[in-house]
Amino acid sequence: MAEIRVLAEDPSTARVFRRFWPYLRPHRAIFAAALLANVASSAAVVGIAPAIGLGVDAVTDGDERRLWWAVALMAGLVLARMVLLRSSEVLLSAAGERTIRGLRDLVVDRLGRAPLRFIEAHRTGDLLRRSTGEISDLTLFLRDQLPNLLGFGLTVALTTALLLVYSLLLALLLLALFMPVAILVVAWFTRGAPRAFGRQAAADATMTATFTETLNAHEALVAPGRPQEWVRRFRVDNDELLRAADRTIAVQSRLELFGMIEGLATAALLLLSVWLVRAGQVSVGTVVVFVVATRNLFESMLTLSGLAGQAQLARTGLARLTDLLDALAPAGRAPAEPPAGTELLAGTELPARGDLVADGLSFGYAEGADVLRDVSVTFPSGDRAGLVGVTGSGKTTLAKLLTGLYEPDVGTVRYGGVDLRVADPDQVRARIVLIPQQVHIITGTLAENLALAPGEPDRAAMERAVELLGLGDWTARLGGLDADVGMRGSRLSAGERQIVGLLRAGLVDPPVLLLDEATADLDPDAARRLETAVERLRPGRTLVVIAHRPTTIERLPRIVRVESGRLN
Ligand SMILES: Nc1ncnc2c1ncn2[C@@H]1O[C@H](COP(=O)(O)OP(=O)(O)OP(=O)(O)O)[C@@H](O)[C@H]1O
Repeated sequence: MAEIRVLAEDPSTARVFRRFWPYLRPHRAIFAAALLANVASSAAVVGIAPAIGLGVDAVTDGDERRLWWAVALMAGLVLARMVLLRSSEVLLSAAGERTIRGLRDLVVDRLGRAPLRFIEAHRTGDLLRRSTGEISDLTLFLRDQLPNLLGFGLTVALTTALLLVYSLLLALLLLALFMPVAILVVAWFTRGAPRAFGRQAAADATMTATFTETLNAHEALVAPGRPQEWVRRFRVDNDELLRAADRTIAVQSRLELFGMIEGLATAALLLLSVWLVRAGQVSVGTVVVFVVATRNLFESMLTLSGLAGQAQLARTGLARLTDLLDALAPAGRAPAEPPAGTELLAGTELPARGDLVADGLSFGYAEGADVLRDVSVTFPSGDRAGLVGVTGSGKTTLAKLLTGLYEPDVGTVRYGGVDLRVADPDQVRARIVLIPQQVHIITGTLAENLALAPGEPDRAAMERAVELLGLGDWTARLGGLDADVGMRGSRLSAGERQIVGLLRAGLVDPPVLLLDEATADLDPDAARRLETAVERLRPGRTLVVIAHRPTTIERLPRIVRVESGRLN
């Protein structure tokens, strides 16, 4: 378990925007321009109330010229607000879309390079939710909600400043009476929000994960006539999601208290204003400005409170996405404690040929439960050996360690004297190739499947590999390189899948080949083809076969036996 960091189901949202800033930094100029347009647009909105006040005072004073000025000012402010707000929205959308595109590329790139143990240790649906769903939520937030959040936030700040300038007495009354209540409401929301939204996001991911897994197990569930099991499994997670969503709604509704505060504030303000106008302390225009601005203030706060829920949702998603990106950041993947005496420079060149040596390997999938213990074995260059042992003894695990797919918890795997953990990963994949029991096949043609081999092989290289392995008649029968292999390779048998694996290995031309023989009973035809292909691929290479079939074991000159995680 040394090599990976397991993702938190509900990671902390503390300082998440700051942690996320490096991913936004490349587009900071557009974000800054959008922010400026937003500030100017909010200032224009806030300026409308004084313009109305100016007009009202002009009417009460009978000053027609001032009235026209006030009307022109109002029209100008409304127009400016429209243009500036639209510019801010367009700029934020542009910056947001660019950020998101970069993020999608980054997530796929990091997942593509992630250690195999990392992928195995997480549910596919959870990774799927983080790398697609959370990013889509973030897109929505950046494009639609962030402009409003900024706009209304600034409107609240500028309106408060305006009220203070117009009448200190009225403004202080408003602040003293209602600010503490408003702060209490926000604090109440903030206390419950991270947990409620975090729980909802985790429940959403669990539901996606269960759905994905159940979909993959469709055959196993439907074959014995138990499709209702699918519904049962899904319903448990769906119910939890409903409970989590109910809780989120309850927390969000705390913010609706702002509506009530607004009513009380306006009533109190009007009462005091009448008294102040009578006492000659303020003009009618000032009162109008106050009423309009207060309404503006509370409406903005109400909208802000709705947006705060969305922002919390985005924050939770962002925390889960940042957790994924951080866990897969290149620096976090350095070997925990490089063994003494090894070349420590990452990306060390591997020699073209060399012995493959496992030295004192121990490895476990879970803490304290080693699957392999103190395993040492050498496969000299050009060796031909079989790994045998009962099912579950650790053969496949050893093969994955020997190919660098897993990092050992203790001990080293060296090729040509270089520790695989510090070797250039591309070179490791080019030197040592494992053909697994279940070769992964993608939906598409045979050629598209072969193109997955490292090194971007072209058509001519594929035809050469088919020729080299003596598989011309097999590909011809299938329908050539452009033959459709069906949904996730449904047209291919277990043996034929391994033939595709061998063709991929032929394209890489590695000096070391490990073959995890398919345990499924192969039809004699597929078995013969596989054996011929392996023999043709073998000359000059080290070949290690995890052998299950007696005929294979008989033909191998050397046998290494794995028993309960040890060699003997
Ligand atoms: N990804 C995994 N996560 C957790 N445990 C695993 C994982 N893969 C294998 N194991 C466990 O490790 C042990 C060794 O498994 P491994 O697949 O290496 O055995 P094997 O000898 O290759 O078996 P087989 O001949 O059936 O392929 C088993 O107990 C298995 O349950």
